[in-house]
Amino acid sequence: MSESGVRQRKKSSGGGGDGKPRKVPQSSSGQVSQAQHHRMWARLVLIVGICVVVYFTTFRTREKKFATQRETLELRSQKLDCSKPFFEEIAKYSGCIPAHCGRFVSDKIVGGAEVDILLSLAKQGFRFGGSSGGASILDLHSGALSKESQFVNIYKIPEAKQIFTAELINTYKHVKEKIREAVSEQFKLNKDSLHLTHPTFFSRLTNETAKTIHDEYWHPHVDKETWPAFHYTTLLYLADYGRDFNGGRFVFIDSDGKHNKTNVYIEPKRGRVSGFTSGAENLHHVEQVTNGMRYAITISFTCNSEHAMADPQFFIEEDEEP
Ligand SMILES: O=C(O)CCC(=O)C(=O)O
Ligand SMILES: [Fe+2]
Repeated sequence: MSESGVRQRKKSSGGGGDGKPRKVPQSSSGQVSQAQHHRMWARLVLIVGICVVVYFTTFRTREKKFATQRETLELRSQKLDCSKPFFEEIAKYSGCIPAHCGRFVSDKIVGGAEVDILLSLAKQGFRFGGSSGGASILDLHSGALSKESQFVNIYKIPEAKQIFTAELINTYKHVKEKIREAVSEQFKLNKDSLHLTHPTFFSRLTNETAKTIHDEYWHPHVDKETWPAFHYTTLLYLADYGRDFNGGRFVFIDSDGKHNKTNVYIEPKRGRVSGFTSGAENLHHVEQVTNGMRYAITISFTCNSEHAMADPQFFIEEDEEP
């Protein structure tokens, strides 16, 4: 073996020519730690990805529009299974048991002129009061009107008398009757078994900071749990989403299994009527209004004649001829 061959072998054995251990070159060491880094990051990304997929397939909220502002709907309806407690309770009222639970929307029940009259009443009525928080109500049956953080009786305000014209009274009665017919038709009820009940009221919602619990209109709830006499809830909208106000969409929260949810939206529109069975099958809330004023009327019905409510008396007692 030549001398140069011995030298070459020595070099390739890893030791220095002087017998000391060979230093690993800098560049080689950098490549190894970079590769480890890449592997570590790839694993991390994979784990996070799996967690995200598991989360979103387990806890999923879908969004569905039931009625948009742009549409003018003759009728849109959705059938649902009644919640057990609702069905067990309503089963006692023959003629008032729905063929199915569910919800509907129609833009053809109430006319534009009727909406104008009712909206004008709401605006004039709220001038005599109005909550200092975001939700004001005016109940024509009891006379309750929000005023700052309390309620006053509008029928005890003599100047308010002028807003209750015969035209208004007739319109209110007529509209309420048309809505009662629509509910009977939709749920296949005997109309006479369906009674107007308390509370039935005008509402005005704004983005004012809530001052009392009555101002917190955005909490999810079941109407039958809030007002046990309710069996059918209807809403007549007097203002346009996206024009008179923003936010403030009505949202049904449908549960599909334990974790999946679907938010089903109704965009308020002047003259739009929505109606639904008042049990837990129709859990809902109203989004917070971000600007403007959202006017609506909640018109509620019961099958229990003990909770039936007569038409408003307005100022009739004082108006009656001797
Ligand atoms: O104003 C609405 O759209 C619904 C209000 C509501 O949920 C209620 O009054 O129970
Ligand atoms: Fe409600």
